Amino acid sequence: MNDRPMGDQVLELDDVSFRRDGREIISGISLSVKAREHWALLGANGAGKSTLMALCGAVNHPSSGTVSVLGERLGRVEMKALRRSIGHVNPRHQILAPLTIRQVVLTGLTGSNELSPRWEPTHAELAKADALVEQFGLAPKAGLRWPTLSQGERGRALIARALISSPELLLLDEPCTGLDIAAREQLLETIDDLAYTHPRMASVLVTHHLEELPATTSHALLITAGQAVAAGRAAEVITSENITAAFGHPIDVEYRHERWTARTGRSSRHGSHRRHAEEVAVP
Ligand SMILES: Nc1ncnc2c1ncn2[C@@H]1O[C@H](COP(=O)(O)OP(=O)(O)OP(=O)(O)O)[C@@H](O)[C@H]1O
Repeated sequence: MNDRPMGDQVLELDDVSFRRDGREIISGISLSVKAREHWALLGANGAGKSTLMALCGAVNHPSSGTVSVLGERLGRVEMKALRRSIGHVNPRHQILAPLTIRQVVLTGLTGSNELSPRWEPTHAELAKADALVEQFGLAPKAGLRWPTLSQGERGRALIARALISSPELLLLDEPCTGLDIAAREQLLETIDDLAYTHPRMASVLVTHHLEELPATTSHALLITAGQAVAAGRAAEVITSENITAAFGHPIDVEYRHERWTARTGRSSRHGSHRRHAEEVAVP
């Protein structure tokens, strides 16, 4: 949207709070995301991750504090126009019409969930949609219609849709939900590849599961009950101590081969579940 110099802020939240129905859902969160950074937003169910993403995606205004997206301050800019410059992959995105994958990708240009009969894509836009369909391994299925697609194919199609407007900011809200382990790994590889195919783009990815963090994750913000627990470089933030605090439960975090895993200790009250299962199995 703006012709800003390299290294500039893509997203800046300053002491942001968000209230609904007399309740503070987000409290005093600050966040600064620069071009080329890939942030993870981690927190338990109900911590406020989607609410925070709605602020980052220019869907909602903060109740207090300031949010600037791509150099534009929310409250001083037309939100709909700003949203077209942000790639927002939202699990609640609904596609009701039986569009083909190629058509779904094209709806990213109009920011809608249907193709407008009055809108005709240019040759360049059609070529870009086809290139994205190819990049996301969907070319053999480009003509298939949305209701027939698997969860993994839909996930990849929605990321391609978000990228067609060449956004400087990509927001991914739980992109791995509902995927089997192979589909999850393929999607994470696709997300990792974006660091090479879209090198300037910044991203924020929401998940509850450390196993769903792409290897290219560079930074993390941990939240609990709408407040920041820790923020900064992923290697320093995604630790057993911080994750335990964010989720309110003892969790061991391991980092190997550029990926994170989490394990939680079980209560010794019932002894080993495996031993119990073996005892039950022996006649
Ligand atoms: N418009 C709203 N009005 C009232 N309460 C809301 C509204 N939106 C969200 N909430 C509440 O704010 C809290 C945070 O919701 P949010 O969806 O942001 O959490 P989350 O971290 O994304 O959760 P999950 O991981 O379960 O998706 C929840 O308790 C939710 O019920």
